[in-house]
Amino acid sequence: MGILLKGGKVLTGNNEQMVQDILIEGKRISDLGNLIPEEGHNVIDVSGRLITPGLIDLHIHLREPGGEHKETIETGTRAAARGGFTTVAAMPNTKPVPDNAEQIQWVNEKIKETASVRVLPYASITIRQAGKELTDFEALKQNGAFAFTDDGVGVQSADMMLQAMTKAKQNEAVIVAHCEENTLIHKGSVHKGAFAQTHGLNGIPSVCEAVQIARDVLLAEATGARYHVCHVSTKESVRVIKDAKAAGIKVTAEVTPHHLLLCDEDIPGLDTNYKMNPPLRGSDDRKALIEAFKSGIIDFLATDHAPHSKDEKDQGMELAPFGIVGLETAFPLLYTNLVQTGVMTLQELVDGFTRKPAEAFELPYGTLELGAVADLTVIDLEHEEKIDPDRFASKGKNTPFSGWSCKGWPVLTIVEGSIKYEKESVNA
Ligand SMILES: NC(=O)N[C@@H](CC(=O)O)C(=O)O
Ligand SMILES: [Zn+2]
Ligand SMILES: [Zn+2]
Repeated sequence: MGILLKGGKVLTGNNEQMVQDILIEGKRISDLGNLIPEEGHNVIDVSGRLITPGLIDLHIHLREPGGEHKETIETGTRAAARGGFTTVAAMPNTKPVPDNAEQIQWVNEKIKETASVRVLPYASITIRQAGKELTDFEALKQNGAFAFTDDGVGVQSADMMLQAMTKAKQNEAVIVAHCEENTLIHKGSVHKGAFAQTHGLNGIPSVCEAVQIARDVLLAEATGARYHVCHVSTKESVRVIKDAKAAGIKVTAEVTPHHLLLCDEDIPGLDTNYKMNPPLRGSDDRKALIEAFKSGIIDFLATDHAPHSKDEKDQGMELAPFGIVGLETAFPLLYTNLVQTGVMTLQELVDGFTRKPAEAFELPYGTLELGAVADLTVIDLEHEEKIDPDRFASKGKNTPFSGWSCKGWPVLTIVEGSIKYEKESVNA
């Protein structure tokens, strides 16, 4: 018996929609069309809804091991499924850090036991993410490391990054970089801009990010390594990436929903749910990020889902940890605030969470072709609902978007042919 999704709309690639039934048998899409016989299948009426390839988020924090009070692989992947995500990549800033074969095996075991969507685990670039000594890329890759990153901190030494890229090139691995020059953080908790000034807070200047991207694209050019930039937040970073791409350097980049939707002037007061790294920048940065995403300078979208407990976030702007959750709100927020307002097309949004990340990392997902892995997301573009952190599957309730009214809610998430999330109303 297969699953027959009946009457849903799919995007054609040029932002047009067409009605198409989809049959899933086993782990694959086995038929597409309008005349698929229903008999013998579990028929799900999804008429009026949008069917997309399963959403992909290559930048999330699951906190396990060591941060289980913030999130676990179990709760974080349930949040992912609720947000329509079928593949996520988990950052290695856990305790301990997956910096050796044994530790990455442990993570993969835990994923097998408790994850409700596909999880690709990152390994760290350096031992304990301390920036001093490279990990064994070969052993980590053999044991299932998806790519290499020290996300949470920048790799400070240019020579360490040069060595990392050299090894990455040898092992056909991607270096994924959180770009932050420590000597330029200036003890900041927010962007060095209007908000910091008004509230007398230390600011993190834009160059803190951009100078490290500039260094890294030159190192990527010198080594021929595949290099990816995390959570781009400034117009200067966009310019550096644009120039690097024009020079033929193998660089890709991601942007988060919050950096596309908010700037520092939108922070209502000393609310730590607006504190994340990199910080919300200026309104001209936000505009540059939207343009860069639409033109392909920034390749895809990623949430940087970074759950923290209420106690941790309640310590005030300067002491609270950086980070906000994103998995359960990303699609509806972007659909409502950027697609419905005409800033980007539905196709651009969907591609940004499907085809684009899959292509950048050569993943066999992100498409609805015949024979493709049956990762699918069904989205209700009509129903409007307010964001309510109390209803999140994530343990993290730290979002600045609480109470925002959105359309575009995922109602059904299918991973490799099995249903991982179904909103009660989907068949109603
Ligand atoms: N983005 C954040 O503000 N925080 C992340 C770390 C990171 O992504 O750099 C976290 O782990 O909490
Ligand atoms: Zn980061
Ligand atoms: Zn992160």
